[in-house]
Parts: sequence; C-alpha cells; structure tokens
Amino acid sequence: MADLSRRRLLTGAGIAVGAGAAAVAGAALVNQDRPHPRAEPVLAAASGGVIPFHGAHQAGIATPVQDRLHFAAFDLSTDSPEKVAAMLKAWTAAAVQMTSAQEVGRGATGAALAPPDDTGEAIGLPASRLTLTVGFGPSFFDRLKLPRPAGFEELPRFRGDRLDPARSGGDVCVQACADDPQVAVHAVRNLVRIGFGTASVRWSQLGFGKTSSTTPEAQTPRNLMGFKDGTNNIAATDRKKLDDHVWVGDEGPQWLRGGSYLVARRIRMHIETWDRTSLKEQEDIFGRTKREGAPYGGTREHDPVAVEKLPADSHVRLAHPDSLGGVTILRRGYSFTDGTDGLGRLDAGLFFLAYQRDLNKGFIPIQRALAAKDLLNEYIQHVGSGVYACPGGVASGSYWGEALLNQA
Ligand SMILES: C=CC1=C(C)c2cc3[nH]c(cc4nc(cc5[nH]c(cc1n2)c(C)c5CCC(=O)O)C(CCC(=O)O)=C4C)c(C)c3C=C
Ligand SMILES: [Fe+2]
Repeated sequence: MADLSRRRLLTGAGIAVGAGAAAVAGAALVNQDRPHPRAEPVLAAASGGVIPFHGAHQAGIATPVQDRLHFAAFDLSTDSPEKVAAMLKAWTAAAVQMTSAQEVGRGATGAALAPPDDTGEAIGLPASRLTLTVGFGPSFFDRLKLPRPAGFEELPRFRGDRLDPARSGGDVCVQACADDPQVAVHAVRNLVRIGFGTASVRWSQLGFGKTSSTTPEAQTPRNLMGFKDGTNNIAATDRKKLDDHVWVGDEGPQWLRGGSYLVARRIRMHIETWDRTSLKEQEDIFGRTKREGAPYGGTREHDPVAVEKLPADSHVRLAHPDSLGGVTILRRGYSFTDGTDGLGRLDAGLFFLAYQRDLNKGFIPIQRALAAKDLLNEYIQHVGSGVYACPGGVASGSYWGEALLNQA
C-alpha cells in the first residue's frame, strides 16, 4: 500500500472502538500503532474498491449502487443524547475502518482474554465498495427532545397499505451496501455490537440484486418481475438534479444540509400471480416492454417517455415527473426473498429505498398517485415502512449527527 493511502486510512481510522458497551461509554482507543488492514485496500470505486466515507454527502446515496444490501432499523434504549452521541462517535470510527477494509478497533485478534473488537468474518475480504448511510426517524427527535426538521413526521397512511409494525419505523437506520453480502452483514453486525446498551435492532432487511442504478451507462438491472428497473433514475453525475431533488438545501437545519430524506418500503410481490399474467398485460402495467425496457411509443430503453402514449393507469405514466408537476426521487431499492409465507408462496418482493430533498415533493405525491390507481397494485402490497432524515456528509474528525446532537 502506498504511504499516502496508509496515512490517510490511519488518520481516518484514528479512533477505534472497544468492544460492546465499553465503546459506547466513550472508551476511544488509539489504533495508530496497530492497524489491521483485513485486506489490501484499493482506493478506487471499481467493484471491490473503497468508496470514501468522508465527503460533502453521505456515501450510499448518489454513489454507484452496489449489488447487496443489509438495512437495519434500531430503537434507542436511552433518552440520553450524550449516550447516543457516544454511540454515533463509536459507530463512525468503526465505519471509517470497515469502509476502508480495516478491522474494527484493535481487530479480530486483539487481547486473548477479552472479546475481540471485530467479529472477524470479513478478514481477508476487500472493502467491496461498502457504504454505510445513517438516518434518524421522527421518534429519534422526540425521544432525545431535539427539534425535528420542519414538517418531518411519519408518512401518512396510503390506500392499500398493510404495514407490519414489527417491520416499520425505528429511531435510527443504517443502510449498508456492498458488493459482497458478507461485508454488508459484517458491517451491520459490528454496529449492532457496538451499540449494545444504547440501541437494539427493531427490524432488518437483506437485499440482493439492486433494482436501480445511478450509472445509466451501465446495464440496467431487473426486478423480480423481470423488468428493467431504474432506467429513469437520477444519474450520479447529474449535479443539477441531485441539488434540485435529493440534497436538502438552505431550507433545512444546518445539520441536514447536503443530506436527504430516506423512505424505505418493504413491498411484497405476488409473484405467483404475476407469473400467470400474459406478457401483454405485464407490459401494459408498466407501459414499457419487457425485454428492451422501451417506453410505449419508443423502441429503445432510454428513449424519452411520452406519458400520453402509455396506458392511463400504468405504473410509469403515474410515477413520471410529467404526470406530477416535476416530482422526482432517487431510487436505490433491492430485491428480496425471505423464505415462504406459510401458504406455499415465496415471501419475495422489492425493498424500495428512495432519497429526496422534500418528502412532500417526492415519495408522498408519487405514492398517493400510485396507491389510487396503479395497475401494479393487483400484484404488490406495502408491508413495511420507514422514513428517516439522513444528515449531510461527515467531515474527517467529526461523527454522524454531531451537529444535531450538539443542540441537545
Ligand atoms: C412511490 C414511488 C414508487 C414505488 C413505491 C414504486 C414501486 C415499484 N416500482 C416497480 C417497478 C418499476 N418502476 C419503474 C419506474 C418508476 N417507479 C417510480 C416510483 C415508484 N415505484 C418512479 C418515479 C419511476 C420512474 C418513472 C419515470 O420517470 O419514467 C419502472 C420502469 C423503469 C424505470 O424507469 O425505472 C419499473 C419496472 C415495482 C416492481 C415496484 C413495486 C414492487
Ligand atoms: Fe416503480
């Protein structure tokens, strides 16, 4: 490894976390004498490489979408902002290490008579473009008596919702994305471990097969219905659209500027019914062709969508900005299959993730339009939900939510 990159990594990872509750109590350990690269970090965003943790925005929003997801929502077990700040500080130190392929704290093989700081299952694995993105639910602010951003509240109930409270909400969320599922799971597991005594997992979701892309030049992935998903998403290079529709600006509190609002929805697909539906009907439901992904009225995937050429209640027509006065979101969802539902059907679907600058100019109006009459509704059901305010990027030496918690 070049000296420069090692120095950068060490500085970023200067504070290591001790095991479990001790770390949360603020027992920061200096790690500079014993770095534990679990693999040779590659400072490039090519598959397997490092996506920088620090920056103007949190990684994992507009950065290229990785193949795997482990999403976790946490409930706080304390009302103390100081305790939560200590946890977030320890989480940040661990995140800096894990995203650069370092072992957490003093590593997986520290002192023999104490539990290791790192659980060890990622030893030898590259960074795998791991990103860790944190958000705070409305209940976070109430519990810690912190001022909520104006208008930030739980999502309204939408027609057709059948939300399971055990798969909804949460005070804090962590979105871990990586090209290797073991790296994503390792990251969440170690944060869970560090948070012991301060936060516990309320629900979590594994995802595979990204169903969106922020790199339009790459092949668009397909969802479990077999359709290309993410064609008309915001590209990571489209600074104007990101500024207009994704990043919170001066209208938000200082800690949220450069951040974004995240909506997570666990959407079950009735894929057995879908699989008995004719190709023509499937295509009419989206208003796009299945193989090419072309919008009706066009021939190629990236041909412009002319909404009047799509069936009136088709998904794409209803969700398109031209039908909704310009409303636009950044989608970042994943497919899931979680065994069966006990009735001989797969519990499969789309774990929908969307980022936006303003929920009232993003997910809420789109979902209202879709819930009212989307042809797709016959084949899907929203069964889990969460909404979170994700702070702006973390500067080196700072930690997730520092500017917010300093107000306590
Ligand atoms: C509230 C927002 C949305 C939900 C919920 C949603 C669920 C959902 N979507 C698909 C499959 C596709 N969606 C596509 C496009 C698309 N979907 C939304 C929003 C929601 N989708 C938007 C804003 C768009 C883009 C519209 C446009 O600008 O043209 C497509 C087409 C390809 C693409 O552009 O991505 C597919 C396919 C499923 C299966 C689903 C729930 C399970
Ligand atoms: Fe969609």
